[in-house]
Amino acid sequence: MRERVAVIGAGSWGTALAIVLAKKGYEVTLWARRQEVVREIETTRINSHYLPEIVIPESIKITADLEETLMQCVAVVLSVPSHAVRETVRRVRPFVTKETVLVNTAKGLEIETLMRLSEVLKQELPVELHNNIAVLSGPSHAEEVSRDLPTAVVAASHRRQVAEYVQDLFMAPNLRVYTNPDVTGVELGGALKNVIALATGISDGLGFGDNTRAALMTRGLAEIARLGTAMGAQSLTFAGLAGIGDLIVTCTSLYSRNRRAGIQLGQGKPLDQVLAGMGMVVEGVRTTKAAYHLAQKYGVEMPITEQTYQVLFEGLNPREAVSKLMLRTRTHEVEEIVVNRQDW
Ligand SMILES: NC(=O)C1=CN([C@@H]2O[C@H](COP(=O)(O)OP(=O)(O)OC[C@H]3O[C@@H](n4cnc5c(N)ncnc54)[C@H](OP(=O)(O)O)[C@@H]3O)[C@@H](O)[C@H]2O)C=CC1
Ligand SMILES: O=C(CO)COP(=O)(O)O
Repeated sequence: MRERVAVIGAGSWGTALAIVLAKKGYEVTLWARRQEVVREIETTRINSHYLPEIVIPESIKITADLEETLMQCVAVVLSVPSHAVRETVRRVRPFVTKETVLVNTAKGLEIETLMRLSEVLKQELPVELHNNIAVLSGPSHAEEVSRDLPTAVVAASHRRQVAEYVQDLFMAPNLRVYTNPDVTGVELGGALKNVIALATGISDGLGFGDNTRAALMTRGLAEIARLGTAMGAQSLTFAGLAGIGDLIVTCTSLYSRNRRAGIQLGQGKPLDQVLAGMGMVVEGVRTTKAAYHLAQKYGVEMPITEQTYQVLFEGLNPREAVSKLMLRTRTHEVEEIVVNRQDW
């Protein structure tokens, strides 16, 4: 008998991951919250709003009934936006067993609590399920994964067995999955890169160049790692797929919702209009707020995040924000190198 996997969230990412799993032979049920999405996919096999170019295999069952989706499944893949993770886990909880593996694929932070999403899962799930929680992250646009273009991602869990289970679950000829025990680093890399994608988008929208984008990405990674290590992550994780890998794809791809939103902001469009026109989740906006407060909580300097926050929520002119970054007090590139060189 084929193993059943539930994918919760029929947006771009949930749909793409359901396709990956169905092609691997799992019995996949995809949960959509709206009946009209169910009807469309059932009749046309297309998810026209979120992934219009892709034909969804007949073998994927689509439903808006959560109990039916979760019945006897070995794994639950959560692909709803970060702000919906807590309420979704609450709804999922009654239908999972203590053997079920739960994989969060959303990239963000809970804005009200500043929690990482695996922490939200832990808070909402009984303790016997805590070791079954995993995170999937890395540079992986749904539009490319669903077209079977070679992609590498990372599965993180505190328990090696669970990380390897998730590795095997998703590993496919064109989807290579690595494991990492550093859940904190993998989650923070995936969440915080969206802030930098907004910043680089803004820079592109202002008409600045490749030099500016490269500077923002590099210094952006430095501040991600600074906050990440203060929060207990391993710095090397930020040199991996969930760090620099995802940062590269998000800050350079036109598939990136965060980058596209940033471009429009840089061109002078107000945030509410940008978000209304996007029609898909732009995680970086909420994450900027959370990261701004986390930087204060941990006493960490995050100048790009701070300026992005000012542009998004305090009405700062984007050009002025860039100027403020350029005119900051001079500093060393890597403080740790200088500290260890008393002769210098
Ligand atoms: N797209 C991508 O390439 C990737 C996305 N991710 C991450 O995956 C997560 C989902 O992103 P993505 O699929 O792109 O988002 P989309 O905007 O494409 O889709 C969002 C989906 O979530 C549903 N949804 C929205 N609000 C709620 C809610 N309150 N409760 C339940 N369902 C809800 C939407 O349903 P409805 O249509 O009814 O509004 C829709 O099905 C994000 O955190 C994103 O960062 C990670 C890797 C790649
Ligand atoms: O995280 C993602 C791809 O790895 C998707 O987010 P963006 O669409 O902003 O790039």
